[in-house]
Amino acid sequence: MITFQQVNQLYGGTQILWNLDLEIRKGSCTCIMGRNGVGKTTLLKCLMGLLPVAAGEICLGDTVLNKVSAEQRPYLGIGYVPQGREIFPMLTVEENLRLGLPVRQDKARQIPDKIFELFPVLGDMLKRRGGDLSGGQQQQLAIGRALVMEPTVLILDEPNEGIQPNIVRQIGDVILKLNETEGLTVILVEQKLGFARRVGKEFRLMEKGRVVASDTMDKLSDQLIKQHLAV
Ligand SMILES: Nc1ncnc2c1ncn2[C@@H]1O[C@H](COP(=O)(O)OP(=O)(O)OP(=O)(O)O)[C@@H](O)[C@H]1O
Repeated sequence: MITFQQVNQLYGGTQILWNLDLEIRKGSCTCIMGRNGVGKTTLLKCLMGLLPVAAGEICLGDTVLNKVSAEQRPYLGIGYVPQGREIFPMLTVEENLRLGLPVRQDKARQIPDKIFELFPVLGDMLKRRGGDLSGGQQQQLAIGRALVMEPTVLILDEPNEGIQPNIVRQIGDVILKLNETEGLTVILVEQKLGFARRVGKEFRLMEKGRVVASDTMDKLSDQLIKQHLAV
C-alpha cells in the first residue's frame, strides 16, 4: 500500500537515505526500528513531504506522492504525529483538535465523540491550553488531532519518548484498537522493544539509511536485535 522505491535523501551534502526500499502493507501495524541516527525520522518526513527526496519514488496505492505537496498529503488520508508532538501550546485542547476538521471528507463541524472515548482526558481538558498539559497528555492530544482527520494511515514518530508508563500503556491500547478493530494502517517509529513487540505486527529494521531486515514481529530474533538495535 505504501512503497518506497530506491529513495535517496540528502541534507545539504550529507546523504541520509540510500536507495531505500520499503513496503508497508495496508491494515498492518509496522514498526520502523534502528539505532539513533539511521534515518527513521527522515524517512517519515519524506513520506509526509516535509523533506524533498533527491531520487526515487514514494507511493500510496497508485498515487505517486512525490508529486503531491506536503499540504495535500493529509487529504489523501495520511495522519502524522511528529516526534516532539508539535501541538500548539497557546491554543486550547479543543482548538488544537478542531484543526483536523477541515481535512475530513465529510467536513464535519464537530469533533467526533470517538476522540474523547479513546482519550477521555482530552474531553476533561477541552478548554485548557495545550501548553498547560503534561507531556503524556500532549501526546494524546497530538494523536487525537491526527485522528480527527479520519486518516486511513496513522504515522507516529516515537510517541512514547519521555512519557510515563501508564500513558504509554494507554497509547498502546489505542493503537491496538484502531489497528485491530478498525483496520487502520499504522506506521510507528519506536525505540522501545517491549512496546514495539506489543503493538507491532511487522518490523522494518534500518541501518545507515537503508532497510536491512523486514518481517513479521514474531520473527524479530535476538540475533537481529543484537545486530541492529543493541548499543
Ligand atoms: N536538519 C538536518 N540537517 C542535517 N542533518 C540532519 C538534519 N536532521 C537530521 N540530520 C541527520 O540525519 C541523520 C538521520 O537523522 P534521523 O533523525 O532521521 O534519524 P533517526 O533514525 O530518526 O534517529 P533518532 O532515533 O535519533 O531520532 C542523523 O545523522 C542526523 O544527524
